[in-house]
Amino acid sequence: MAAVLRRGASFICLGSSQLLSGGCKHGRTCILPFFSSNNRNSSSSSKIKVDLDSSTGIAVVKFQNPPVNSMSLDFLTEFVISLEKLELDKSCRGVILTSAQPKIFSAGLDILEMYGKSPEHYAEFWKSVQDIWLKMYGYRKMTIAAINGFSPAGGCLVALSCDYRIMADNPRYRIGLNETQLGIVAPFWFKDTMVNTVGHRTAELSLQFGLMYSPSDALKIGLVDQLVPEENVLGTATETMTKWLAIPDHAREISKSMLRKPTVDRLLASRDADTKNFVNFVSRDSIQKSLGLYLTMLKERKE
Ligand SMILES: CCCCCCCC/C=C\C/C=C/C(=O)SCCNC(=O)CCNC(=O)[C@H](O)C(C)(C)COP(=O)(O)OP(=O)(O)OC[C@H]1O[C@@H](n2cnc3c(N)ncnc32)[C@H](O)[C@@H]1OP(=O)(O)O
Repeated sequence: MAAVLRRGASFICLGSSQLLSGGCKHGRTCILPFFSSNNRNSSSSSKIKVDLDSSTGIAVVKFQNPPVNSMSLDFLTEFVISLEKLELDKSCRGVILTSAQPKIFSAGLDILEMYGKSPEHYAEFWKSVQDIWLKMYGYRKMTIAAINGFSPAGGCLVALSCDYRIMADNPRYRIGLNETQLGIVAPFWFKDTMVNTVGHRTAELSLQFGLMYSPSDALKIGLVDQLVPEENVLGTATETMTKWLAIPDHAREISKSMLRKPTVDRLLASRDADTKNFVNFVSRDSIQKSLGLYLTMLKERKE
């Protein structure tokens, strides 16, 4: 089991052979955070960097999983732990998600986690995908996606799960739920998240074609809320967060919950069936063949 080590203002999760303290939610052992007294608390695990400024209440969570921030099981585990920790931290009021990798927000789910593995592995992976969406879509604190690069499929879902999306105005970048182009199907909760953001008709076209939108097209359909020059993405996200934080937390939080809870509850009511569906679907020979061809295509593009 991979170890999650956070140094400085951080906590440490270790595999079961290295037990150090009581259990945490993810079957790993956690030493809970120890923060220093200054206003900035940084922690960096291998794949997620967290920088919390407790004077403003704003945390910046950076994806750092080169080359393309694909969401592997380890990435998702570290990501959900970081969000949980921030949700429990009273000095944090809002979270900005962005990427430490140039030109890529996230390449989405790690296809290698869905290819050539056992049914048990697919189930474990899928539960971690559900976990991150449930955490993000129902997150109590304000969230902004500062989308500084490509954002297909799972990367788009993470952005869609935030309260506000600011994207770099670089015409080369793309964002969208492109699953059908891989020969797979966005599950119902990906679809619900898209419908809740862009409306039913746009989602029909978007999901069936697996459309990837340029930033200006994404703005037109409401998939993102704002475009800014690439170098201003994080700065604008911080300014925007400051404006949102002028709203009393409890009022904003209850309003968000009223709007999103029914969508979250749909998955909560059928998590096991959804996992079974995923495992059966992804284990099919035809789906494995599609994913294998897609991986080959990604590699051959470079040659
Ligand atoms: C009946 C209903 C049942 C329901 C069942 C539900 C099933 C649904 C299942 C899952 C939903 C899926 C969600 C997803 O997120 S799937 C992932 C979709 N992602 C993509 O399509 C993106 C693919 N990547 C790219 O387009 C590009 O890599 C890029 C634009 C992000 C970056 O381009 P570039 O900078 O040129 O980098 P490279 O292409 O050269 O990539 C570098 C390296 O990384 C590998 N790689 C890229 N993306 C992924 C990925 N998502 N997973 C794993 N690996 C990835 C790429 O292959 C290169 O590898 P290398 O050759 O070994 O270096």
